[in-house]
Amino acid sequence: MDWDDEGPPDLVGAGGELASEETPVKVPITIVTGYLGAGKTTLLNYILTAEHGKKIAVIMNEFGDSLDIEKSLTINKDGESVEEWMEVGNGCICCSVKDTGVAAIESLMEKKGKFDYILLETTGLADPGNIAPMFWMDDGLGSTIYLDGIVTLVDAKNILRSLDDPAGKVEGHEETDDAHGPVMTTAHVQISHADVVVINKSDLVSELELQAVRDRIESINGLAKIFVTSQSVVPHLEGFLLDLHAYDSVKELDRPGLGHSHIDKTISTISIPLPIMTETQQSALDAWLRSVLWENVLPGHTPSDGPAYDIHRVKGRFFAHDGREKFIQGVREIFDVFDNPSEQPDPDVSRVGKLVLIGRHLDRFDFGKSLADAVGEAPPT
Ligand SMILES: Nc1nc2c(ncn2[C@@H]2O[C@H](COP(=O)(O)OP(=O)(O)OP(=O)(O)O)[C@@H](O)[C@H]2O)c(=O)[nH]1
Repeated sequence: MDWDDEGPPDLVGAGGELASEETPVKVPITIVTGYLGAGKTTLLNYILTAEHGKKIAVIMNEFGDSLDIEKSLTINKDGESVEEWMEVGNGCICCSVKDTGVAAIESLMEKKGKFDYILLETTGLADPGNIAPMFWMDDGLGSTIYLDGIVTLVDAKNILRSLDDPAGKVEGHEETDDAHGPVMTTAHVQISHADVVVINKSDLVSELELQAVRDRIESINGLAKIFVTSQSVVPHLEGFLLDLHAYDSVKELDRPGLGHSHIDKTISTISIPLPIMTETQQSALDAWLRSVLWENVLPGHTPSDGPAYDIHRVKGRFFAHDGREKFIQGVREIFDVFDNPSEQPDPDVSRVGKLVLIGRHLDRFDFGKSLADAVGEAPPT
């Protein structure tokens, strides 16, 4: 990615703002990803025919992976569908320059009127970590779209094989140096970046097999919500595909046992406690995150010849000394630290600070000690 020397921009406000004359309502987008044949098309077709009263634009791959220059876009409102084609330049929306995908969607909305929601299906081999930052944009850039979340479909029958298959190795990533460890497959990156994982084709496996799939997915990504379906039929759309609020809420941090499973040897989820912090400590946390995410340097750790870590997703919450609740969100090198955007903080939420990292080789480094050394103890109250 083309960041300047200072690293990627610190982003403000991941979306969901209230409407006002100054801040127009932004349109949420969900990225729908999943390995070949997992059931993405079945899911999106289900949405196109469901009654939901929303004007939803579904952007689907119609030409397969190599000829993916145009995208079919179907706008559905109350069971009525209109099909359009959108040009996304030379290549697929997933790898075209950052602004092209957003610009294509914005110009369509100018022609067709604003959508209530956008669903974007990626190709089966896409790495959602490359696509998400395209839609997770700084308010200052004036984007009219915001990323609501990433949904990954997996095929219950084949996912374990896909995760262990060296042929599915992600290409073009330095960190996929498999001399140093088990292979990182496309199936891994699609699960590690997901906010929701739908285990589809449950009709093809036994209860025992299904549990093994669930355990493996939880081990890779302890934050994602997991749903089990057959024929991609989800019981309701909100929380599954729509209105995920994955980047403006952190409820999943309170899940019991988060970050304790190590079944998958490639990608894991780790959880680190965060103290109540003064302004100085918050600056230290910010510097630590910049070092870890932008420079791939873990403070206090001497680089060795061993494998480097690679962080895909960051989510956290902490409380400032003055009582404010702060959220941390990140995808790959991009991160944001911001005040809890809801006016009424959830009274059920424990007031315990926590940082969760999902990524590769995290178990080989002491992230907890590095962060504790950088930030220090909670100040006296
Ligand atoms: N047995 C079974 N088959 C399913 C289920 N869901 C989808 N299928 C079938 O699986 C095949 C692949 O489904 P698609 O929806 O095309 O999957 P996809 O993820 O869009 O596949 P690609 O476009 O190749 O990436 C189709 O023949 C579907 O009818 C399910 O829950 N159970």
